[in-house]
This record gives sequence, C-alpha cells and structure tokens, in this order.
Amino acid sequence: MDDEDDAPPMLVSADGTDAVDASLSGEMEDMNVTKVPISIITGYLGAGKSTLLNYILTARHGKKIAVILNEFGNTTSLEQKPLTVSSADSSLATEWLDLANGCICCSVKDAGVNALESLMARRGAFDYILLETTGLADPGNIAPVFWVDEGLGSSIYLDGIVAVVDAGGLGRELDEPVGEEAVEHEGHGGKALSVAHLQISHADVVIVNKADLVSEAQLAAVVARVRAINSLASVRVTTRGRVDALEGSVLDLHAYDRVRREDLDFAAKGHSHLDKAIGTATVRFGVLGEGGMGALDAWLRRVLWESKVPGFEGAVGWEVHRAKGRVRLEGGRVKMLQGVREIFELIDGVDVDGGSGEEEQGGRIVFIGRNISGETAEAFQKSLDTALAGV
Ligand SMILES: Nc1nc2c(ncn2[C@@H]2O[C@H](COP(=O)(O)OP(=O)(O)OP(=O)(O)O)[C@@H](O)[C@H]2O)c(=O)[nH]1
Repeated sequence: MDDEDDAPPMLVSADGTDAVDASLSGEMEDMNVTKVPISIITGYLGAGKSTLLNYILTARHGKKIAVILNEFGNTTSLEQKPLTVSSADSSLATEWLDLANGCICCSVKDAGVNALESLMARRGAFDYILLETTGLADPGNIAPVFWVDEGLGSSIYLDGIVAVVDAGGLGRELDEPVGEEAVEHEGHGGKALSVAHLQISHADVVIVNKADLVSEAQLAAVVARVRAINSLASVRVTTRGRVDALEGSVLDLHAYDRVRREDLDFAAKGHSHLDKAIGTATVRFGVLGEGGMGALDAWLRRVLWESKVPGFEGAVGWEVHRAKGRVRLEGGRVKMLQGVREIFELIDGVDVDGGSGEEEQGGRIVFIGRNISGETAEAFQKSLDTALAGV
C-alpha cells in the first residue's frame, strides 16, 4: 500500500515550481474518482460466498457497496458475447437497501454486463461493486470482461478475485470432481482439473472458510494445498467469512494494476508438489534493453496467445491461468506484467526497489496454470533464455 509504485503521478507546473493549477487538479480528480473497483467473489457451492458478502456489507468500511448476484455461471455465452449478455428484466437492477452501517446495497439478480451498465448509470450512489458468481463459474472467463473491456474499463476496474473454499470439503472437490465439477479429465499425462482448481488458480485471495468445522491439522493441510495451487494468492482463514481487516485483504487489493516485489517472492521461493494438476513456473532474466523488451513481448505472445513454448514444441497439455511479473529495463524503468489466460498487459512502473535485492537484479515472471511444473517450467526458462540471447 505504501509502495511508491502506487503513488499517483505528481503534477508539476510548466514553470517548474510545485504549484498545481487548481482547476486542472480538480479535473484529474473527477476522472479518477469515477472509476469504481469491482471484486469478483467466486467459490464452490456452499463454501460461504453469501456469508462472506453479508459480513462485508455489515462490517465497518465506510463504503457504499453495490452487490451483483449473477448468473455468470454460463461462461460459454459470456465468452462468446461478452458485451451482449441481455438482462431479462432491468427493473431488477434498482432494488436499493439501506444497511445499518450506512452502506447502500443494490442487489442485481441479473445476468451480466448490461446489469453493470445500468448500475453505472447510478454512478455516485455507490463506490464499490461486489460480484458474486455461481459456484460453478470459471473466473478466467469472467475477469477479462472487467479488466480489458474498453467500454466498461473506462468506468470500472477489476480490483481482485476472491475465492472462498470450504476447509472441510476442498480435498474432495479437488481430488474427486464429479459431473459438472470436473472441467477437464485426465489427459496429456496431467491430472483431472476441477472447478475448485480453476477458482483457486485464478484467485488473488483465497478465503479458507468454515475453519470451525476442521481440526488444526486439517486446516494446515488445506492451507498448504491452496498455496501449492496458487503461490501468488494470499490465503486467509475464516469462520463465517469474518476476515480481520477487509481493506487490503479482500477489498482494495489492486491485484491487476500493480505487481509488488513481495508478490513474486513467495512464488519464486519454489513450490510444493502437493497438487499435481496446477503448477507454478518462475522465469528469470536480466535487465532488458529495447531489443530485449521486444523479444520478451514476442515470446509472451507465442506462449500466451499460441500456447507454444518456442523451441520446445513437444511441451503440450499445459495452460496458463495467471501470470504476474516485473521487468527491469535499462535506465531504471520497470514494467509490470499482468496476465489472465491468454490476455496480458505490460504496465509502466517505477523502480522503487532499486534493484538492491539479489532477486531484483533482473526481472521475474511467475506463471500459474495447468500442468505447469517440472519439465514444462524448465522449458519455459530455456526457451526464454534463447529468445533473449544476443538481443
Ligand atoms: N459452520 C460453519 N458454517 C458456515 C460457515 N460459513 C458459512 N456457513 C454455512 O454454510 C452454508 C452455506 O453458506 P453460503 O454463504 O450460503 O454459501 P454460498 O457459497 O453462498 O452457497 P451457494 O450460493 O449455494 O453456492 C450456510 O448454511 C452457512 O450458514 C462457517 O464458517 N462455519
């Protein structure tokens, strides 16, 4: 939070003094203030999503929150037509409830982006949006709609994805998915992938809920399993969704517009092999010049857009769910990489870390996804080394 990466740009007057034109600063404020954060709450059936939402809505946070309970479970139609999901009855979008803590809650039991657009027409009435998905939703299909869509992107920004898991039931959901729960059967030498895997691998925060129903040892095992699946996410243990501090732990994560060094540190320290279906690969590289940056960008396109590891075409059966990284450029500039599935973005950052630590002598990218471990992870590194050699 106190990372200088996140500081708003300073306004400096044309004559070089620090004075800032008041009207200009007012305008800039207006532009910034109107962007509303949206957090996506996913989680398996009955894991405690509604309980967490109720807790958030009644907690003290001084925010006016709009809640959308939606039917994004049908991800296929959303994927095909992200902006034309129709709302059956737009009148449902205006049911406002006053909550005891001054929070205004608008519950939209509706199906998609149109609901959000009609919600945004009431801009000013709320300053945060929580979207609760159905238990079977795949967040990898939903996140890009809010993250990169131009129309919505100008009024909303994706703050983070929160996955709620049931401490007692998670093992079975991961290991023995049945029916719709099993999204991918074994193949390419990998393990079956469940909806629970997908929800955890895409999450920025995982809430391990129903802690009261398991022993300390079971709880520790579940937390370790979650960390093995997603070493980039932070993990919070709760009973009835009662998270200690909401801001920074569930709300206001800024998980898509910043990448702090410590975000990558944990993932880079190696990962346990408690889960066979989802793995982590960390690639490292030196400080890049312009040519190197171009080569990295081209390599990322091959990997993320075409699902190919250049030079290692035999490496198949893997898929990237989440990618985060920091690239150090000559001259002290930093670029931050954010990726969900095939979509990625390289955002300008500031080199606040100064490259002091050993880890930060160059750049790092962490990939999380299906069958990404061992040989595939090695192939990623060797392939990138070749791509960057001699540039
Ligand atoms: N013992 C215990 N029960 C919990 C906890 N959290 C939620 N529950 C109960 O578990 C049940 C399911 O919780 P919900 O919050 O409705 O779960 P959900 O994920 O919204 O469920 P769906 O919308 O059906 O997917 C409810 O009966 C809750 O009261 C917890 O930490 N401990």
